[in-house]
Amino acid sequence: MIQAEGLTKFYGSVPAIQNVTFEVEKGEIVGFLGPNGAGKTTTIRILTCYMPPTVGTARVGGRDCFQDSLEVRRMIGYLPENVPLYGEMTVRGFLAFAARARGVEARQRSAEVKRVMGVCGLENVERRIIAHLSKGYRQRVGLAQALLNNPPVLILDEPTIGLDPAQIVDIRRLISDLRDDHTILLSSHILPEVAQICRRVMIINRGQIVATDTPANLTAQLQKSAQVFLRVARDGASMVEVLSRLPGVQQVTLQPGNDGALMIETDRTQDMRGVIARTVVEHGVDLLELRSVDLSLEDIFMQLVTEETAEAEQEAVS
Ligand SMILES: Nc1ncnc2c1ncn2[C@@H]1O[C@H](COP(=O)(O)OP(=O)(O)OP(=O)(O)O)[C@@H](O)[C@H]1O
Repeated sequence: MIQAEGLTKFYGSVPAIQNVTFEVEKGEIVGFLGPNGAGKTTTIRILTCYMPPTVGTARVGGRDCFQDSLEVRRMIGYLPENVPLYGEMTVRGFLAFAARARGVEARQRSAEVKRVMGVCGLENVERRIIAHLSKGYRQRVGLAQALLNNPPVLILDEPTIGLDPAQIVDIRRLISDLRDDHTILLSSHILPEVAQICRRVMIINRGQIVATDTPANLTAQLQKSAQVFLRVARDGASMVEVLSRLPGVQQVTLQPGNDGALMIETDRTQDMRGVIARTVVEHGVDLLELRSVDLSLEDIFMQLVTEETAEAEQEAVS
């Protein structure tokens, strides 16, 4: 449904994105994740026909975003990072205006506005002036305007930015409810958000896609080592050397706090908890706690982003 092929965009001589290639299948909800400045908005602006790429092609529903931009715009509901709302208008007035701009036929306009207000829970505020609404409700209005004309594709750029925790839960729930009927690309720099809502995640860093997979597969594939947390009855320092000598152990670090806590990095292919437990006990030390530590998607993301940055810096030096 969405195809990006070799997208590159230069702002002057600076490449904002380079060779960005991905596909989003019909009915998929895909997270587009990356730190600030990674190139998410640039990619989205190309997909939403706001500007052409310097190189590459973008298609939505088989149509070229640059050459068939009118048709593409009709297929996309877009929630930009900063929703341009007319603050002095009422919710209903603004949505009626937006419906007209989106080409909803005059006789269907009222029903369509009612429909999107229903989906986004705006019926109680339909006569309120937009400027008087909370940020959460303004975001709902933004989402409602993206849903006008029931476009098959939704592109949502940082939909929860600037909202309070209750509003965030609200908007996430709304987006989750929409996924049955739409193909959704959700850009965010917040990992738990993407992991919660999306079945597939694309990670972009420094203008390039560095990984694409389900949150679970990304965690499994990219985890280079397994980690075991250990707490012993002594200060723990005595065990660092002993455990470091075990075959399969890559690194042992004493945790801050002087409470006998150690983190052990081991070969990913082996479960070393048994041998670690035996070793500790055989050395006459009481074992208080032992457990595997799963890397979160957040750790994976940090690992990817940091590795990429370090590699780029290395290249720049050599
Ligand atoms: N109009 C512009 N002119 C020059 N450089 C730009 C312009 N817009 C973006 N950039 C640069 O392009 C790179 C990618 O920016 P982009 O806004 O696409 O990232 P992003 O992932 O959306 O980040 P954020 O989450 O902060 O919005 C950044 O280095 C940014 O400074």
